[in-house]
Amino acid sequence: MLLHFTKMHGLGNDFMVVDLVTQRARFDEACIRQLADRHFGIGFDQLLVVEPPRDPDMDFRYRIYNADGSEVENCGNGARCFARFVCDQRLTHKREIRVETQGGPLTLVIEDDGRVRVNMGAPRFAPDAVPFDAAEDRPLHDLEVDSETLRVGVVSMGNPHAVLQVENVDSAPVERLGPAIESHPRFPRRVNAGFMQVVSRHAIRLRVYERGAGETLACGTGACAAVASGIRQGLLESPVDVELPGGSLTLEWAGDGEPLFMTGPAVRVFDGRVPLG
Ligand SMILES: N[C@H](CCC[C@H](N)C(=O)O)C(=O)O
Repeated sequence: MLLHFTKMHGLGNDFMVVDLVTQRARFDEACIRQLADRHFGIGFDQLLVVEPPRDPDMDFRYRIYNADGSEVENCGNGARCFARFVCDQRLTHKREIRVETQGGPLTLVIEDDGRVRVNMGAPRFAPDAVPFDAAEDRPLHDLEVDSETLRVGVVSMGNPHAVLQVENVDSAPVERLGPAIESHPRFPRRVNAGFMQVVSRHAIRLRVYERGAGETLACGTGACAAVASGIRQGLLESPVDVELPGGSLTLEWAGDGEPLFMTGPAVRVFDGRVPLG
């Protein structure tokens, strides 16, 4: 069968988006890895799958798979592209869309300027919620990596994040520390590793070595985790502009227990068809 898909990106974090509302297909880990390959496949950081909701109060279900085939709980840049996709495909006429993800419900609003504002839910810091092996919740945890002791903020945005503050993201040892943090044994489901440079109380620069995808040009949930950790440490104040290698996001958070809002672009690159099965 030929599967129709759309290639999209959010600040260069790129996606294959598939409508399984009007099509039928099944993806196993090996198939996703092959499709994700940038030489032998289509090439993407994540696969986004649009399905009918299971909860009648929701408009859609949205499943997210990393390039390594692992299914994950949340994807911030993907959520914006999801909203653009279901609108452009006429799968909904709504401008405010409620969607189920493995990490919990999201509300997406398509704004008049075409950007998408996402209620990402409340950041969670309790180690069990991440999950992270620690006795208690702290703004910073010591993490032993390659005989170094790193001080990291640990946050769940539905998916797990470790945030390390660095002097300058351009010289940060992302290639060395990214994989070591991602697979650290204290993160039983692995973790996304963020490298945050504080520019001012309302601006940071950020690079993210993503779980299951490697370093990407942008990571929406990583931006949320970095801002939440920075505000919690007293380094930042809402709103915060986050400069990533692929572009910038604006994030707002009123503090513990409150939802975090992310606003940014979503771009369609091309439509395609791929033989499957
Ligand atoms: N690699 C992430 C999923 C994609 C997140 C990212 N692309 C975003 O925009 O939030 C994880 O394994 O949790």
